[in-house]
Amino acid sequence: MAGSARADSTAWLVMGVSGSGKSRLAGELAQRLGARWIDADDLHPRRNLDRMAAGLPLRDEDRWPWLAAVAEAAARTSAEGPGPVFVACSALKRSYRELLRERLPGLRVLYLRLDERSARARMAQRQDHFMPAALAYSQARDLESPEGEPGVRVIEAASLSNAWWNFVLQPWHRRRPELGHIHALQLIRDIPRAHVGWGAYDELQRAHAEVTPASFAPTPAPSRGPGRRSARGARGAGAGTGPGQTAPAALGRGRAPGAQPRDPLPTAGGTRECGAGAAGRHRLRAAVGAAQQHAGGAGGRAHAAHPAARLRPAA
Ligand SMILES: Nc1ncnc2c1ncn2[C@@H]1O[C@H](COP(=O)(O)OP(=O)(O)OP(=O)(O)O)[C@@H](O)[C@H]1O
Ligand SMILES: O=C(O)[C@H](O)[C@@H](O)[C@H](O)[C@H](O)CO
Repeated sequence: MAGSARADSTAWLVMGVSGSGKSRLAGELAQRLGARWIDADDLHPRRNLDRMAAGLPLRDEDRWPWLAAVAEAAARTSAEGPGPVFVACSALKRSYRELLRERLPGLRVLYLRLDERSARARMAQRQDHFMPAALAYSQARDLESPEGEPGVRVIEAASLSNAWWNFVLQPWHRRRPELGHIHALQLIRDIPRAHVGWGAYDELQRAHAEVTPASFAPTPAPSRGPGRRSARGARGAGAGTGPGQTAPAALGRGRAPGAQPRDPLPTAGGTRECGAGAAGRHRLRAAVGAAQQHAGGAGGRAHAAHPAARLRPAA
């Protein structure tokens, strides 16, 4: 039986069509915030994987038992400790999300919006993945957008650039570790909505160049440590094993285990204070503020006053 979700452990569904970047976003967030995540692809029964690999879209009857397993794994993982749990799961239809909401009270949703053509292009570029690009059409066909549903944030999938990760999320989380997850989640909710546009990107890059190398210099690419792997193996017994758990071999999905993003990324952690010079800090803050304004005025919000500021990074 699924454990009941802890009050301080919000589950975040990271949803979208195949290729929208769910696994990457959930994995990166978990790694950088010291949280846990689940990749629903790891919970597909073999027959679902075979079906997709054969170019046949999943049907409702293929998805229901899988969704139930995803909900159970998420609830169990959530019950195991504090902090958010990110769940990368397509959840294409409203009825699927209703099942997840019912079993994961308070579920919040990050919807990675990506057009069919871009999704197909990304899928075609992937190697060794069970999902053929030819299924992009059925993903788009089955998708019922969650926009307008409660607790949903839309993220333009194309806006999650490396610049965003490297210059926005990580530096902020490092600077203000005391604000915990909410700060970063607020950024992800507010900034990418309108893209970190090229202007802001340039500003961020200039700001980055001005701060001392010690401040935001990417530390060596993370080892296969916490967060890059999902809390897998949830099917059956070992659901939600927590960060750092080495997963059993992927269930036929073929993704390179622990595959790294395309550029070396800073490690997670959030406890190192930046050594940035005042000018650089100011410039970076201004650039991020501009990006926030561009995105709809998140800048200047009293983060500490946000109720979810109580959340602390998972130990
Ligand atoms: N922000 C991004 N910009 C460009 N490419 C990206 C971005 N995010 C992910 N990708 C690439 O797009 C592809 C799909 O990413 P990912 O596997 O995370 O998507 P997904 O939604 O989990 O897909 P699936 O459900 O099919 O496993 C990968 O090759 C990944 O490297
Ligand atoms: O509901 C579905 O059709 C499936 O979950 C797919 O979305 C794939 O599992 C996933 O995207 C892997 O490529």
